[in-house]
Amino acid sequence: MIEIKHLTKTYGDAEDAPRALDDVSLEIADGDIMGIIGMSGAGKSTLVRCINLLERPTSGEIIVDGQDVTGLSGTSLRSYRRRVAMIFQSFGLLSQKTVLSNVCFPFLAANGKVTPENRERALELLDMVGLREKASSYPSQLSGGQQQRVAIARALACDPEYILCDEATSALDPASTNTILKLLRDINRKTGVTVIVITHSMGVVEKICHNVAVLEHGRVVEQGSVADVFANPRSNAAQVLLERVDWDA
Ligand SMILES: Nc1ncnc2c1ncn2[C@@H]1O[C@H](COP(=O)(O)OP(=O)(O)OP(=O)(O)O)[C@@H](O)[C@H]1O
Repeated sequence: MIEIKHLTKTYGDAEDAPRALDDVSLEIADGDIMGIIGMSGAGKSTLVRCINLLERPTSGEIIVDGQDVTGLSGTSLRSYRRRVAMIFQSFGLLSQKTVLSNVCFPFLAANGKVTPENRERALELLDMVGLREKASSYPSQLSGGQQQRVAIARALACDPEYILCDEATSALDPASTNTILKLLRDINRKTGVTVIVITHSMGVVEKICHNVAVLEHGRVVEQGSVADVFANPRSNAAQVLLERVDWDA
C-alpha cells in the first residue's frame, strides 16, 4: 500500500515559489487501479516523479508498505525503484536495441548481465503483450501501440509491485488506447500489480480505474470511487474534466 501524507513540492528555493504539490494526501491500496487526473499543470507528473523518487518532495511522507521511502538512497533507492515500474507517454524504448533486448534491459541494469532464464522470461512477457513474433524487430519498425506494449513488457520484467503510467495512452489513437488499457487491466487482474494511471482523460479513468483522485493547482480536490465521482462530481475540476460545465453560462 502507498500512503502519501501531506506531500508538498516546490521547485527552487524562492520563498514565494509556487507549490507544484500542496499538502497532497492519498492512499493507494494494493491491487487497485487508481487514476490521478487533472488539467495541465495540476501537478500530476510531479506527483508521479515524487512517488518513484525522481524528485524529492519538499515535505511530507510517502509510505510504502509501512516504510517512509522519501529519504532512501544508494542500494535501497535502487531496490525501491525496481518495485515501482514506469510507463511513459513517449514509450522510452532504446532505438538501437531489438524488442527482446529492450525487455531484457532491466535484467542487464540490475545484474550487469542477461541470463538464458532472463531471456526466456522476456519472451514470456512478450507473449503476454502479444508481441513475441516481434522479438527481433527494432522499435522504429513497430506502431506506437506496439511500442507501448513492449514498454509494458519491459516494465514487468522486474516483477514490480506498482506500475506508474504517466499519460501512457496520450500519444495513441482510440483503438491502440483501448488495447493498452485492456492489457493493463488484464495484467492487474492476473498478477495483482497495483496500477497508478496519470491522465487528463476521464475516458481513460472510466475505462480502467477503480478509484480516482482529482488534482487542481497541486491539491487533491476530490477523491473516491470512479462510480461516485462520475455520478456526482463535486469539484469544479472534475466537472470540467467530465465536461459537465455549461460553457455559455
Ligand atoms: N522542473 C520544474 N521546474 C519548475 N517548475 C516545474 C517543474 N516541473 C513542473 N513545474 C511546475 O509545476 C507545476 C505542475 O507541473 P506538472 O508537470 O507536475 O503538471 P501536470 O499536471 O503533469 O501537467 P501536464 O498535464 O501539462 O503534464 C506547473 O506549474 C509546472 O510549471
